[in-house]
Amino acid sequence: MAGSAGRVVRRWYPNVLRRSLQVPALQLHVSKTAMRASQKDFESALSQVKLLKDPGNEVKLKLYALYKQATEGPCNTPKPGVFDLINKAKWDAWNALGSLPKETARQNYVDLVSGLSSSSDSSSQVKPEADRKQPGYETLVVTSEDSITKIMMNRPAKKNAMTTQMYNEIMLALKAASKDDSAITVLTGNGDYYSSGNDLSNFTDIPPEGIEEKAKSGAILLRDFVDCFIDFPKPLIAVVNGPAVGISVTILGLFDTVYASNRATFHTPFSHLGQSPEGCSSYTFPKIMGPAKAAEMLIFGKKLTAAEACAQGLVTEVFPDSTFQKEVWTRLKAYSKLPPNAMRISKQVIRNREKEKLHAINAEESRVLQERWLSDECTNAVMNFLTRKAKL
Ligand SMILES: CCCCCC/C=C/C(=O)SCCNC(=O)CCNC(=O)[C@H](O)C(C)(C)COP(=O)(O)OP(=O)(O)OC[C@H]1O[C@@H](n2cnc3c(N)ncnc32)[C@H](O)[C@@H]1OP(=O)(O)O
Repeated sequence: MAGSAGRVVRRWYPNVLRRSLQVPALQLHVSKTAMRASQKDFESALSQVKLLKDPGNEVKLKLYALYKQATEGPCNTPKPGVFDLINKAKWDAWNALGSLPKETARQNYVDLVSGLSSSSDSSSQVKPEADRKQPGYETLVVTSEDSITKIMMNRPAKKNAMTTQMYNEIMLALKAASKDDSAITVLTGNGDYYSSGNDLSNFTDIPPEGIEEKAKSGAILLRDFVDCFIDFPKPLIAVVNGPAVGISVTILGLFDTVYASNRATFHTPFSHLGQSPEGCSSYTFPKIMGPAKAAEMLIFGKKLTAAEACAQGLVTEVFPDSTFQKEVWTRLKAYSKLPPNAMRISKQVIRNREKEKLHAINAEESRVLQERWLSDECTNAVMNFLTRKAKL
């Protein structure tokens, strides 16, 4: 996520606008007429402008007009037609400069860019990730940039196992992301795992009221957690950077897009753990991959490779691990420039008719699991893991 001039420019000028405005700062050569008195300042302003945050269309038009005047002189091209809105706005801005001398236009361009630079707090530097990190999370790193809110599970030493605190923080982060100005939201993991699923030590923290109470509060937490995914209003993307286990796999059926590294695997060993499916997977998995393939995963705990998960429709696309981050984030940055309201509404159209059903399924899965957690099968499996007698 380190900054580069090219990336900032992409933020500055959405592609469509950039193409149609032919923004001066992006033109690859500087006309010879501009290369006299203030050539150095002008060239440096042309470079500097690429590093600024988007100053808005009005300022971009001013910059365009001054650039044209500085490099070509007064506007003498035919006026574009009334329906050619963007070219007409550009023409009007340039034409409004009348017979302003080239040198003055060049100087005005330099002054305008210098004013923009000093008023922009991030000026030419993209803040390092540590500075952009949203405060208040202990198990996550949450950042917002390029209209993307990234929620990264951050317990790499524990394979991003999900503690009660992490469930609560993910819910908070999703609620905040649903209201922030980002266009899309991403869930990913830090380190070599995406997530090893529920932290099995969640089961050891028994309250004075007893194990039944623990199972009851666990079921409420599970239900609330999955509800947040069902109701999330913006495009939600999983960037599966490594192996995924348990609940981190089942909720993928509630995401809009799932990108996976070819190192990722997908494993739901519920029977091994004396447990049963959650995350609405009892409904979404048979729907996505057909009942037979879903049964192999959810009943028999078959682990899928990323390629298999993609072939079965759970994963959208698989990337080589060596280029995974680069390819995925380039793609996501492009998607995040699409009109956010249109994306939200499209998601609603696709998902809304299923919402009621998904909530009912979530409630039922949570109720069944509450009972499972009290079973000997589950207790023994968890104890075996925690006493290091068993791994997946
Ligand atoms: C509100 C409650 C909702 C519950 C919903 C129901 C959810 C269900 C599920 O998610 S079921 C799936 C549960 N997950 C597992 O069973 C995975 C258990 N972990 C493993 O089998 C292995 O750790 C592994 C295969 C993921 C990785 O193996 P390996 O590469 O050999 O690493 P380590 O085992 O040494 O792990 C490193 C470190 O992390 C700890 N850890 C890993 N996963 C979990 C986990 N799920 N829960 C607790 N702790 C975990 C592991 O113990 C090691 O810790 P240590 O270094 O020993 O302190």
